[in-house]
Amino acid sequence: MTVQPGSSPADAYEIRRFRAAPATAPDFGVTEQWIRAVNYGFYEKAIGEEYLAKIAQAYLDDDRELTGAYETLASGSPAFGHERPVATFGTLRKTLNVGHGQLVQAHLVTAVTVRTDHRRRGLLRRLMGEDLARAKADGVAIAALTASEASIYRRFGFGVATRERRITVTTGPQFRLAVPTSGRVIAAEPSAMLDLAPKIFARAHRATPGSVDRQERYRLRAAGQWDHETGGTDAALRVAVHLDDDGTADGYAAYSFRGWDHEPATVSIRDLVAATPEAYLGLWDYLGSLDLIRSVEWDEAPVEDPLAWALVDPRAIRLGVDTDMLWLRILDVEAALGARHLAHDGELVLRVEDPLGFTTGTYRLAVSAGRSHIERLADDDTTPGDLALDIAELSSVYVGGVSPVTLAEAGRIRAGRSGGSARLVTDASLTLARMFAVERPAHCSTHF
Ligand SMILES: CC(=O)SCCNC(=O)CCNC(=O)[C@H](O)C(C)(C)COP(=O)(O)OP(=O)(O)OC[C@H]1O[C@@H](n2cnc3c(N)ncnc32)[C@H](O)[C@@H]1OP(=O)(O)O
Repeated sequence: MTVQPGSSPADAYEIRRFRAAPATAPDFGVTEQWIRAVNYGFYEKAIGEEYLAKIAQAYLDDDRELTGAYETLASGSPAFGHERPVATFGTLRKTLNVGHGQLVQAHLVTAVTVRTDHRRRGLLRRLMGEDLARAKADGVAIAALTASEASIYRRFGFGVATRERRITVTTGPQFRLAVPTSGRVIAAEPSAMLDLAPKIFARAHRATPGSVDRQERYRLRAAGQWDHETGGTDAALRVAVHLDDDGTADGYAAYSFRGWDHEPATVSIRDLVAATPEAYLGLWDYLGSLDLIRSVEWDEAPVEDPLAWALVDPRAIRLGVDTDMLWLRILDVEAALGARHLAHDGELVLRVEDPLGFTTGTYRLAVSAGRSHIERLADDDTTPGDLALDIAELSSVYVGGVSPVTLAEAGRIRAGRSGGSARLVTDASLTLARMFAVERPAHCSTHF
């Protein structure tokens, strides 16, 4: 049978789900072909045996589930053979900080590719629909991803929950903090990060709403043992560690020099993790005073950046593009909202629409004396709604990364009953914003 472009007969693809095998296992070929398909899908260079083995081991450490769509024998003789999936879809479970120090298990979706000669036949839709249904059946209340393009995932109920920003900081004489820093910063051997990076990150994770726990790859990268191109040693990496007044490591910056051909002399931050505001400013004070360096660039700065307010000359920091970072997708409204602290007393009735049907319904949120009760109303319940919104919007506001008032002004949050005035929508959105307020600006520094 031949598969026509634009069509996807049910028997054209077989969906297989499995865990990675280590490179020493007899069935490693299945894992290898899956990894090669991901690399192909993201236009990466073909990689060697050692790098493959390392990726497989990291997948094992993270307990990733690998899903592949394989052409069935009925579809003739495919390019790269029947063992190479034409679509890949990876998942792993990590905690998400939902505010006020609460960590909730999230279902992370990653490595989504559909090979060009099989695109737009509904493979992504099928894999996503089946996968989210399985995660919900497992009792996971929220899914998450970071997106290659912002136009793909809203149709599956995902909304942007945090953003990040590219910054360039002029160093040298123009760089000066208006406030004294505490503790001290030391240069460290990158290998020290094997032990330190997860410990420091764990503290930062607990302190930051919107943070997602990290994959093994981050630890190896901070330790200079995972060069993106080769998977081998990252010879350019430098590491600085912030120690608090008691000498405990509470922040690190991993960075590299762009080379003498680059004007002005520039250092790029690969990763910067601070468990405290003091560590954050201390690390910046260090980076801002590197001899011979005139500029520090960072692609993953928080949008609400204390550095911008701590500088004597605020124009020493140039704010570049600000892009969507973490996308969230609530799978179970009662469980997701029940898992987080709602910070403001009040009562609201929300009408939620869900393009995949998982959460469509009407919910009452009641918060009294700091205790919250979330209840899904019966389908024939006629309680008037305060707000109507899609699950993507409820997911966007979930960790406090955007105000519901802003989404109401964007027309994404609407009146929950016919004839509801704009004033009522603003008031109810403000109540929702207060309920969902978090203790610090939401930020996610984990790409997956
Ligand atoms: C979480 C991550 O891993 S992000 C990485 C995503 N992967 C990439 O960017 C790699 C390159 N791109 C691809 O591999 C593929 O084009 C994919 C995975 C984005 C899409 O796969 P496909 O199988 O072609 O998608 P599918 O046919 O199921 O389309 C589902 C819907 O998404 C839409 N869609 C698919 N890709 C895109 C896109 N890039 N931009 C906008 N809409 C898109 C389709 O039009 C379709 O819409 P509809 O059903 O609402 O009418």
